[in-house]
Amino acid sequence: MKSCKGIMKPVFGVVADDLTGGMETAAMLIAAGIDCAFVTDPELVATIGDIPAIVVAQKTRVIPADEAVARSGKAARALLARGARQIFFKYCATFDSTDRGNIGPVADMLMQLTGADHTAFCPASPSLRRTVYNGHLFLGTELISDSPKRNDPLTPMTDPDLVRVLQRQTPTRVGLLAHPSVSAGPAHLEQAIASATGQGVRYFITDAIYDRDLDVLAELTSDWKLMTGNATIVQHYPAIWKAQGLVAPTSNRARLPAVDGSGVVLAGSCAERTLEQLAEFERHRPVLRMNLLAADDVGSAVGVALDWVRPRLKDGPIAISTSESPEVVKMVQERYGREGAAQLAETILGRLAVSLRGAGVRRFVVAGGETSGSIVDHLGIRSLRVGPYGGPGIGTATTDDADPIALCLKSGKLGPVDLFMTTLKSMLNPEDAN
Ligand SMILES: Nc1ncnc2c1ncn2[C@@H]1O[C@H](COP(=O)(O)OP(=O)(O)O)[C@@H](O)[C@H]1O
Ligand SMILES: O=C(O)[C@@H](O)C(=O)COP(=O)(O)O
Repeated sequence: MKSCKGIMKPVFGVVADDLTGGMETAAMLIAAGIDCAFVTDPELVATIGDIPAIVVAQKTRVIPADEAVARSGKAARALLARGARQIFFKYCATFDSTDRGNIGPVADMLMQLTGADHTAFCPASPSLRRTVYNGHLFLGTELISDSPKRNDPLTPMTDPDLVRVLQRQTPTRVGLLAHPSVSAGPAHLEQAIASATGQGVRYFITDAIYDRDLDVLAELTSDWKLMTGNATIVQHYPAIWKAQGLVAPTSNRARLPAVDGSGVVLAGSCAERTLEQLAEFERHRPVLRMNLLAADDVGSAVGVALDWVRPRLKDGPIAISTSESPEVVKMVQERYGREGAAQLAETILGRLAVSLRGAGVRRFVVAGGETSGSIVDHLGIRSLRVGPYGGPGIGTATTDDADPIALCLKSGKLGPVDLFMTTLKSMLNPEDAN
């Protein structure tokens, strides 16, 4: 790899719109033998040593679009200043966004910043059965608009046509790279893109049903100035970089230190999978289910929760959750507003995390992307050492200090049902898990 004044240029600079997905991306790269730094503060990018990949993950998915543009722009500028050869804008496999953004507005800004002529949008994750066909996003056999994602507390996905969804977020013309073109390979796709860009299209939703489709799309886009999508396509780049001699052919898999101390689960995700994981955890250890309808004062809600936690923590891990069914979430949102409810839950869990750390908790599993953003912010963490990806939802990290804490930031929708207990255990001895 080329050096600039002794500093190695990163091959890959990731701007992630939440922390769970950003950590998943870093963990996937690390598992593929690519050293990858993970920060939540763009200002730290300039201080990172020689490394082929850097992820800047911020809580920008549902904040006002102009703020998301400003914060993502700061991250991208920092990565470009380090000489990043490609900026990858990472968002969710379920294209979590609203008509106000933030995928479109952030992409518009990144196009300008990188000088890209066009880019593609590849949310598909075939192994998790998140596929795109004729521009329509499916979860398993269901269109996303028929799936539980229609009830997401913050980004309900009620339109499955991603060309339409993205077009509502941007003045840039959106087109489709349909499956027959993807199947035909990179050369055919280049022709399709040339013809569409001639007609003014600059954004391409990409169909992808199989992993081999992602191989084709990775080959097509590996040298683009700007690419966007879910973490899954990122897994297809390292082999290309290695073949091109951009990164060393082998690298050590990062090992995380063992972390002792009490363990807790903090869950703010209301996804079905998180509710199942809480139910499974509760078969072994207690779960405090907080009722937000009775908790409009953050301070006293945190106090009540801490009184509940203290006598139980010495006996093993516990979980605290604000997670509810779609029916209850609707009632909570009617009372506080959509954003007010999110703010309330996130502040309670964030402040609890700080008090729990003070009470000796060192192992945290956090369920939910927005929730993770809030907790990491409250804990004042700006960078993490990420371990290798262990499968969907199974990414862990530690702080890099004398008294480290271990964190698993789990996407609401992902992970095996027993993830909470097994991950907390694995933090005690990460060598066994890796
Ligand atoms: N009981 C509740 N009622 C309404 N909103 C809630 C409730 N509990 C949590 N939330 C909010 O729902 C959102 C869930 O999003 P997130 O944490 O990203 O989870 P996921 O990964 O499942 O999308 C958060 O903003 C959280 O604060
Ligand atoms: O694509 C995914 O599911 C993840 O990478 C992701 O972005 C998770 O977002 P949340 O489900 O909101 O945690």
